[in-house]
Amino acid sequence: MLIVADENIPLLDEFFGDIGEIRRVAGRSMTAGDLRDADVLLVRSVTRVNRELLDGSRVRFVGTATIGTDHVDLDWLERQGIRFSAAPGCNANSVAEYVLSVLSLYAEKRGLDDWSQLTVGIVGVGNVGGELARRLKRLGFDVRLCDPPRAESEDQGSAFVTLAQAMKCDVVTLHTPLTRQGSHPTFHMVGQQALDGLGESQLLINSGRGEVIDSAALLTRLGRGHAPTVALDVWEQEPRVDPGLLDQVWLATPHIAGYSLEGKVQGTEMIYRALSRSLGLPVRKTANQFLPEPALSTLSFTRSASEVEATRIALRAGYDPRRDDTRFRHAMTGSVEERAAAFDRLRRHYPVRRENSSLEIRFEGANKALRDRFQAMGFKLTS
Ligand SMILES: NC(=O)c1ccc[n+]([C@@H]2O[C@H](COP(=O)([O-])OP(=O)(O)OC[C@H]3O[C@@H](n4cnc5c(N)ncnc54)[C@H](O)[C@@H]3O)[C@@H](O)[C@H]2O)c1
Ligand SMILES: O=C(O)[C@H](O)[C@H](O)COP(=O)(O)O
Repeated sequence: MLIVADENIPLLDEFFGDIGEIRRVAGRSMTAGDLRDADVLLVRSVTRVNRELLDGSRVRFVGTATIGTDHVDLDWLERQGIRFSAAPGCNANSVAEYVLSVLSLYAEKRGLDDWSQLTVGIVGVGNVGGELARRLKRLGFDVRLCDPPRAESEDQGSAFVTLAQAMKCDVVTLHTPLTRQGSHPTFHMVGQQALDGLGESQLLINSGRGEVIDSAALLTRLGRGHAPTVALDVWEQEPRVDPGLLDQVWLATPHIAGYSLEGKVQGTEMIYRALSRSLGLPVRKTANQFLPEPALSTLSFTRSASEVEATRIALRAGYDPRRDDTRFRHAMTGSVEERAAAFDRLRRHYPVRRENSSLEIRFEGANKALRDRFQAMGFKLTS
């Protein structure tokens, strides 16, 4: 059996080495020729999986080690009887923790000691948005949920707000898939009208897909007075990021919100499980068996440490997006093609980043409320 796989999928040999021969290919430039004699195709989000790539091949299974599936022509695969599996939720903790870190930086920028006084509108309340909402509610935030597909299909529909209502929150964070069809398409969902309504005391975060925001309209909005603060992890037309937009964005990262080691390895595990099931093979391997001990495993705070300071220190020890922002801006030099290559390089050689769950917090004299708040951020808490 020949397995053609994006070379950026971690632990290919460990998970798939005894299932078949593995041919590693650069995901962004994969062509039909790379799939000669392949039975299985494993991708990440940068490979367009469609008729052009697969027609005439003998591939019978496609797996993407990602949450998003907008790079895959699912209807065409189904018509061809090609089995497909994604990795729903694999990096939801990673993205939720990226948002928590961004919120903590934003609260500091605004001079707020109590970050939970910010209202947060979550647009798209699935695996990622749902995990974020759970954590924020435990942390005492006032959270407004916007998810029209869920609002229409669930008894609890009244628990949801409209996009216009969500866009009034102090912080608006986007977690929808990229869709161009259906009753609630998200392509350019946040357009000129929505952006014009945002004011300078608001923060807009996008870690869903770049095309959910109309970036030309965003650039226009940011060029006018009283502009909102913007944190973008995803960009229209990646890897070709508009340098003008990059200049105007407060916190810029190269589509790495989901790049915790746990998130990536769980993505591989999920497609390994799906492929094994589809081949009738036993599922023997788990992501946990391949995760190394974290470099930083414990943080201790004395009784005199303030909760605000401890929260900032712990979150930034877990993940500080400013490091990615700096690396990203430094790398964006040269021609369009050089910048695009640099964008992919930053992602390919991304440093090991661990989730908060790998960090144990020791807080002298921690009471139940304090323990609960640190646990809500994803940390392990011991006394
Ligand atoms: N930046 C990153 O590294 C990163 C990592 C993981 C996922 N993502 C992106 O985030 C997206 C969401 O991930 P998820 O796991 O939560 O997906 P999910 O499918 O579990 O949830 C998506 C939610 O969005 C809702 N939705 C759909 N259309 C909507 C609309 N018009 N308005 C509001 N809500 C709408 C759906 O009903 C669903 O509840 C993925 O599709 C992917 O594109 C990005
Ligand atoms: O959809 C996802 O899971 C994320 O966007 C994922 O982190 C994308 O990473 P890539 O496949 O581009 O490496």
